Amino acid sequence: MNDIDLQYTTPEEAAAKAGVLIESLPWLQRFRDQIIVIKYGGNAMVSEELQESFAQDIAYLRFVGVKPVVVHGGGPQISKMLDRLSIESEFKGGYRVTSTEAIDVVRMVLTGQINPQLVARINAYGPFATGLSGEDAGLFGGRRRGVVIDGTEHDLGHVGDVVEVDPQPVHDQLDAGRIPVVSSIAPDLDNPGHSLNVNADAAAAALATALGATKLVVLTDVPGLYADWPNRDSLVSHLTSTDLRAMLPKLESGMIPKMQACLDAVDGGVDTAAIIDGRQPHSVLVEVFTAQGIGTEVVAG
Ligand SMILES: Nc1ncnc2c1ncn2[C@@H]1O[C@H](COP(=O)(O)OP(=O)(O)O)[C@@H](O)[C@H]1O
Ligand SMILES: CC(=O)N[C@@H](CCC(=O)OP(=O)(O)O)C(=O)O
Repeated sequence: MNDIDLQYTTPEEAAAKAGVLIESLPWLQRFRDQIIVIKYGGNAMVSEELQESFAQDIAYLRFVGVKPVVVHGGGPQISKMLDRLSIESEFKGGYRVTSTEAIDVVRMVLTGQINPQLVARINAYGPFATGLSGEDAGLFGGRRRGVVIDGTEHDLGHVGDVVEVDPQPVHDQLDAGRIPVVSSIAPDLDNPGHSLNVNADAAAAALATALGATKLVVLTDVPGLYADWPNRDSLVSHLTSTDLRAMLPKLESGMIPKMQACLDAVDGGVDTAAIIDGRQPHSVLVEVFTAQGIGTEVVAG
């Protein structure tokens, strides 16, 4: 636990701080006891500072009575480890082609490395976080998928969609006051004993829907969705599921699974799904507790 900083504050500074705190009151009321699923991508973990501010945000949510659930990826970290082990990997349509050799590395990095690191960081603020893999206690069930590029179907190897979710293991942890931290690996329902590499955005959306979450927040490495990528003046701050459905076929690879995940979550009953810039320290708190939020917000309609 960090020491409490007792610095002198002028009355003006104190009033400004109170203003910031009171702005969060309606959001504290709205989200108290609600489940918020936060997808933490590998690009938002690239520095100690970002990991630390993320862990603080998640602990903060828990302390103010929100029920945060973290689903994490780790794409860049998986790529680095595959590289070190001289195992080739390429992306097709935003998904990693995952060989039999590669799936073991994907699981090792996600469930064996990133998951416990994240749990440890959050637990520096209180004994709340507990690690789960999508393979634990029937949480996820997966089926292999390919990808269609320019009308041609491509095989992706051990890559799948989450087709079944049993949210009970996560509810059990939430009921015990814990913060579940979930790695995006699923058992292959058609090949018992084998695992599938699932896109972490899609896993987060499936879990948010099954849990009846109020909000899905997806951290990435851009400020949000650009309508006319890469034109930096085209950032979309708010859109409906109907707008998003119309935009999806025109999107480029990295954004496709992400925006599809937002659409699936909102279609599945989650009130809002937001894409935010995980490179900004404390972006989760700003998104949840301020009126404007940041990034791109998708709502039903
Ligand atoms: N319309 C768009 N708006 C924003 N980013 C886009 C868009 N189209 C493609 N991108 C790319 O998608 C990337 C995010 O996807 P990805 O790299 O898979 O993220 P993550 O690793 O966070 O899951 C951005 O860095 C950007 O380069
Ligand atoms: C099938 C597929 O592509 N899986 C991803 C899983 C990790 C992930 O999604 O990580 P980010 O959230 O950091 O992108 C991968 O192997 O990179």
